[in-house]
Amino acid sequence: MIPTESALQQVLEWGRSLTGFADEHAVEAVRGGQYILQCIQPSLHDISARTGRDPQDEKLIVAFYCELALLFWLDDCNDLGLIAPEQLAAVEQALGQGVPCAVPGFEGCAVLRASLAALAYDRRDYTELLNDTRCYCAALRAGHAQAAGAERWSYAEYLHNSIDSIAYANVFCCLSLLWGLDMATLRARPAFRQVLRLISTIGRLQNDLHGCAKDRAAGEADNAAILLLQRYPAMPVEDFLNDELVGHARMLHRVMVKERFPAPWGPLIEAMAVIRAKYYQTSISRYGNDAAGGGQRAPA
Ligand SMILES: C=C1CC[C@@H]2C(C)(C)CCC[C@@]2(C)[C@@H]1CC/C(C)=C/COP(=O)(O)OP(=O)(O)O
Repeated sequence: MIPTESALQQVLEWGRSLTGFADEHAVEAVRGGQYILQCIQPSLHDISARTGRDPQDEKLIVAFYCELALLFWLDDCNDLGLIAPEQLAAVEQALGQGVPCAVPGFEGCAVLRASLAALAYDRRDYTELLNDTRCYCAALRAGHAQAAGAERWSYAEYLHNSIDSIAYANVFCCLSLLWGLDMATLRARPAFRQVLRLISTIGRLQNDLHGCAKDRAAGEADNAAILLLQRYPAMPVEDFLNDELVGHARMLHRVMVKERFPAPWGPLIEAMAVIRAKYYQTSISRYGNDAAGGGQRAPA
């Protein structure tokens, strides 16, 4: 793997044109991205004979980290209002359509889309990535709007939206685009789409359980635990959500055993399923190191 410091510098350099882009976005992207790549390193090596894609290729690795940093930045653009609404609309348009950004600045958007288009092992993954980006942006907006508005979603409505706002499909699709994981073909299989839904739900529940104390302190209502508590104040939400996690993990396990997806999908899904234990515990700047509400992010 390329040295962390060098990768980080390249992501920071790439993000410079994006208003509100913070060191933290790059740091967390490199941390999370490195963890995922490490988990699938042996499988990537195995399939490299077929794909010709080197798991250690610096250009590919940095492009992956940039896309993850972009996801973090977009989330904060919504949550923290880092940029003006008309800028955000133009940014979403650029990222979801793969066109230059209609407002000045934000060159990093078109730069990253052009580089991913050029690097795509399978062009279909690039098309899908644009689509996943549109879904992610729409879900961020919808989540934010309902948390701020009068209408409260049911738990099911919340989960339905969160499957997109957790952006796991984007992460997988970007990996597939860069290292030839054939996700475009797999997406045609109902069982694969079910896996995507299950792992995304697991990721969302993990994220919400982990961020619950922080979100509560910040008055952030876009969190499953908080939403449930608002609707049912006496509910043991943590126990409930942990049970939900276990159930979803069992369902996921059953499909994975039955379907035997090609490498590196087994280890990749497994890596994302345990990200709570690994990534969240080390992600100090974004989530703080004590769940009791310390380590708040600096205001924008
Ligand atoms: C979109 C995300 C960026 C990449 C990141 C990696 C590094 C792969 C680790 C797992 C999570 C994720 C896929 C991440 C997912 C969701 C996301 C936008 C998290 C932002 O943090 P947070 O403020 O806790 O989320 P939210 O605004 O409460 O949904």
